[in-house]
Amino acid sequence: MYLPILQVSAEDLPEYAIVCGDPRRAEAISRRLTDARELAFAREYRTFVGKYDGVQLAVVSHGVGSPGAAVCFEELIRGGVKTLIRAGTAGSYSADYPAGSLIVSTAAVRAEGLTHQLVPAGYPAVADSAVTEALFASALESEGVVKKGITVTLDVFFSGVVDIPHRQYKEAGVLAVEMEIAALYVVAALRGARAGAILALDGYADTDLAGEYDPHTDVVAKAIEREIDAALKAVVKLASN
Ligand SMILES: O=P(O)(O)O[C@H]1O[C@H](CO)[C@@H](O)[C@H]1O
Ligand SMILES: O=c1cc[nH]c(=O)[nH]1
Repeated sequence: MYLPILQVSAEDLPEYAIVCGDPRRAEAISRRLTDARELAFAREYRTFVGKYDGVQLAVVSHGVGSPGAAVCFEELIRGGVKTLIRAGTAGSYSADYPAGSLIVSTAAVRAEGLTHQLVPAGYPAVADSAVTEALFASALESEGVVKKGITVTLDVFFSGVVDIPHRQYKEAGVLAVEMEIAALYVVAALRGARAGAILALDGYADTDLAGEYDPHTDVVAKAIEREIDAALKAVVKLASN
């Protein structure tokens, strides 16, 4: 089967995939693989395959935002991928979790539009528990702050004149904000795949804490390395169970 938007053949896809927004991060992850091969770079979707610790996996970028990312998730699952792990970045809601911390997302608030065209209101966007546990255990092996909990998926990055209810999410215990996890969890649930996500915090989304947004710091780069490590180790843990 040919996947027309990713522009890859299903026959080339393994059962595991690490997905991320940035095509350059996909390339960085692929450098950690043995026998790495780039299958395609179509639109924002850059697809690599290779092995980590003997386990075959794909690494695929999905771009920014849930609609485009959902296209990627749908095609990967149609192509035979059964476990998807997002290794992304997010803004923090809490001074306890500054830039450089890692968050494992157990569930996502569906504050985006895509999933509302797929499932009714009230349908939960939840991570697979085995994937979450593997990610959390792997992340704890690294040095630095790691927390698991609820995240929120928005469509908007730069706000306009409408208030984004960051304060309400924060008071409700949401840890961080990003732009694709709800789509990942809902698409995976609908199509019979399992999914989880780990996030490197790159600053504060909380309006009281936020300073100038600069995701290109050493602290963030180190956290992204830690999350890549955790995602790769989680794949190995899941494949050995
Ligand atoms: O770093 P990635 O994986 O792209 O994730 C986050 O970064 C982007 C916004 O800058 C959005 O895609 C958001 O979800
Ligand atoms: O969506 C995102 C991603 C990173 N940082 C944020 O504040 N928001």
